[in-house]
Amino acid sequence: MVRILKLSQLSSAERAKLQKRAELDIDNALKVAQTVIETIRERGDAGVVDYVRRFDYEGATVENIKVSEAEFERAFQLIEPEVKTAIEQAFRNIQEVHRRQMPEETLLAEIETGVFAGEKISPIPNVGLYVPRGRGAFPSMMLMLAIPAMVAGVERVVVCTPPDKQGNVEPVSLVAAQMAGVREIYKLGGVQAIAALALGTKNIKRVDKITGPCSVYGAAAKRLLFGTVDVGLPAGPSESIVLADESTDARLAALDLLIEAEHGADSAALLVTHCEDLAIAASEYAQEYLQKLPDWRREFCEAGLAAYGGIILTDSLQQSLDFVNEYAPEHLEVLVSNPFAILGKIKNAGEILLGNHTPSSMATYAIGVNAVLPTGSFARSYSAVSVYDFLKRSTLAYVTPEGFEKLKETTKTLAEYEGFPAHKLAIQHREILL
Ligand SMILES: NC(=O)c1ccc[n+]([C@@H]2O[C@H](COP(=O)([O-])OP(=O)(O)OC[C@H]3O[C@@H](n4cnc5c(N)ncnc54)[C@H](O)[C@@H]3O)[C@@H](O)[C@H]2O)c1
Ligand SMILES: N[C@H](CO)Cc1c[nH]c[nH+]1
Ligand SMILES: [Zn+2]
Repeated sequence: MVRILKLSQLSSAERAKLQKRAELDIDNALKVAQTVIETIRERGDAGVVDYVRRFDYEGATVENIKVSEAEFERAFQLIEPEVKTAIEQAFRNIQEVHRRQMPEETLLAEIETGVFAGEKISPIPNVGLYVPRGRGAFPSMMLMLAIPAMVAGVERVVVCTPPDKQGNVEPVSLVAAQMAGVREIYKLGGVQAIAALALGTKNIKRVDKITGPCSVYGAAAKRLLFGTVDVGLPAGPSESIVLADESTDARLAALDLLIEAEHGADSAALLVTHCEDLAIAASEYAQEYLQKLPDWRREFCEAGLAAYGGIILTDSLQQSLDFVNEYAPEHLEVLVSNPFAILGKIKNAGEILLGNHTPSSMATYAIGVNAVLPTGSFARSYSAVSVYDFLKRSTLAYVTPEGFEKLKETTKTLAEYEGFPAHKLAIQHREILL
């Protein structure tokens, strides 16, 4: 049985533990990350290679950690035709969604007569993408990161992704990268990937921003290197809430509870409902569906559901919604009778998936919405990866002689008040010079 927790009977410590999930159990990883970062800072490429050997691939060398042309070509021979077709459809939809997101390059509006203000959008020049590969292959994440970066017009897109024990990068991820136009890929995972991208080495030029989901080791490295590089959104262990009412099919609720649970023992997968019959039935179905999973995935589900997840029984739909908004899940599935009717009440969620035909696995692979999402309650303030992660905005202004007349007194007054005489002088002298 998947555990059922009655929300009103939880102590504040139990509630806080649920809220905290695994994301913040980072202390040990911080110690490891500190050592790896310092070594890479001092020893550059040699330090990077040492850690690849230690954590991922014993045969790593300075020469073979970059994916070669031959490896790119071989990936196309290895991919199964139906996987290639699936990747192509995913690619099309992700590209379409992100193309529609692209803002106009310049925005300039007349604020008052002769005073034009707005912004100019430009891509970030150098971006590093982290595509994980510890507990699964993630070509979908390659697409979700590389496509918006390319649509945004980033000049240099670099990818780091861990090699397997034989030193190979997962081939479908390589095909996905090529489709998106990414050619600079390093076989690096965890801390060594983030440190190499943030600090730069002789062979790996540093980037301006790193983004992509990762395990606790990558997250620890990002935390330590914040300030050296832009580390993007916090995208850690997967988490989800399935929101259900008395109309929900308990089998769908149980199936969807297991989607994000199978990522790892650190996943936080919750079913939230005020309907006790549904909670009991879903718990029984979940037990049945768990038996269909391979041992290692079932064990991940069982561990995560016992530590960070399970079924939360509330007193009402409103209490369920309050819990959702407080928790701010990465993925939210709304399986209630009229999902559109409560959409306005959902305040905090990385992704909101409405109705029975929109499971989070479909959003991860095929719909086109971005599946790199904020975790650890950061959906309160961060958003899914989008073209905006790869763009920045410069404010833009143009003032005509008429506009200058309208603003000069205000500017001089405020410069005087703040005690900045050179600011004022630039206005006063223009009155004479122009
Ligand atoms: N939020 C999102 O959008 C999103 C999307 C996809 C995946 N995820 C999550 O991202 C995470 C991916 O993690 P993962 O493990 O699959 O892949 P990963 O690539 O982040 O981790 C593997 C790397 O961790 C390093 N590592 C492993 N053990 C280590 C140790 N003892 N010391 C130091 N380094 C070590 C290795 O270098 C290895 O390359 C999962 O938690 C998954 O749920 C989140
Ligand atoms: N659900 C993950 C984000 O939490 C993304 C993913 C990729 N592949 C499988 N799942
Ligand atoms: Zn997933």
